[in-house]
Amino acid sequence: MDKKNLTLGEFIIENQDSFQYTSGELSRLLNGLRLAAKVVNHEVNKAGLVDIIGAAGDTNIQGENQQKLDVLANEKFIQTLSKREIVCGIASEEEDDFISINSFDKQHQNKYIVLIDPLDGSSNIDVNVSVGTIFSIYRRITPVGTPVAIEDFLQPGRNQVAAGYIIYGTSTMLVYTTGDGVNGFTLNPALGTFYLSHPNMEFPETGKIYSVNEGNYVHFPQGVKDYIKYCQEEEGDRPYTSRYIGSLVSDFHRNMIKGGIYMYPKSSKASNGKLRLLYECNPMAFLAEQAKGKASNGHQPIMEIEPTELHERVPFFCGSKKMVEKAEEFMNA
Ligand SMILES: O=P(O)(O)OC[C@H]1O[C@](O)(COP(=O)(O)O)[C@@H](O)[C@@H]1O
Repeated sequence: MDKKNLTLGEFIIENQDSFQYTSGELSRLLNGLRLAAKVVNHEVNKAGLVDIIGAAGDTNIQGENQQKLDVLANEKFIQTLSKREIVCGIASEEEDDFISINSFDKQHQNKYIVLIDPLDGSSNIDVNVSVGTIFSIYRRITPVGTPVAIEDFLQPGRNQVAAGYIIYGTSTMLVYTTGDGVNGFTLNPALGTFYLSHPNMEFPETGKIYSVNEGNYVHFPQGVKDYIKYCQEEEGDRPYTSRYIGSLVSDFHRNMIKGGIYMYPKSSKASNGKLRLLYECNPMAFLAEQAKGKASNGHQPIMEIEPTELHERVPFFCGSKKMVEKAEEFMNA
């Protein structure tokens, strides 16, 4: 069968053996995410017609104004994953603390941890620019039969068993890895089915796009300023093109297809940058490395950082391998 016609469900079954644990478990997890993605996609698409645009009126633990769609997406993913009899804990950008989920037999038999950014790029929701959902999956490290604990969530990115994102853009796609390459599936809205459209996605080794909020330029470390200047110089294949959507998922997706680097550095305004290690940087780093790209905080690989808090932030440099290495050179000069 031509791989291109494979549905996500068929692809999961066909590739179950590449998953290091009991294969059916991953299928049920990914099917849960697939289902929630379709529900959220439906809401995002009609956002302008119903009262789910704008602020929800609350702030999350990061002090950010929660958008109505942030809250809705958060509810839909938590509801759907909680019912799958496989997830023992969920942590979300929109929840102060982690959520413990017991198995139906009340014996804490579930084995998987899901960390999620239900709606990434929320500043773009009201202006109809593409947004996304980011997920990171781990196997618990505390014993089955006991309630889930914080240490199950504070695992280094290297321990991820799966990660991915859903992009709600000109088309809706689900892109994920289980440590065996990266594959992208496009939703056929008429059928409500995801089909394999982008098999074996890989970052070009280098590229000509840099993505950073240059509005923060004066606050950036000298190394970042020097790298941005390097990108703008008239020399060789430079200057590069500046492209910044303000949605990590969308900037990452474009750079993975065309070649490029995304940066959210630390600054004098934000000593650790803005992006959250556990449910933004780690999953994108797992995808980047599986797609032959690179992800670091400017000094060490993101997935080697030992987390200490649920919502901790880290500086983030991610994309085509040679471009991230060049940025690191400037950062460590
Ligand atoms: O507006 P800024 O400071 O450039 O931040 C934009 C970045 O923040 C994010 O929106 C993450 O924050 P949210 O998850 O709260 O949307 C990224 O998607 C995006 O790249």
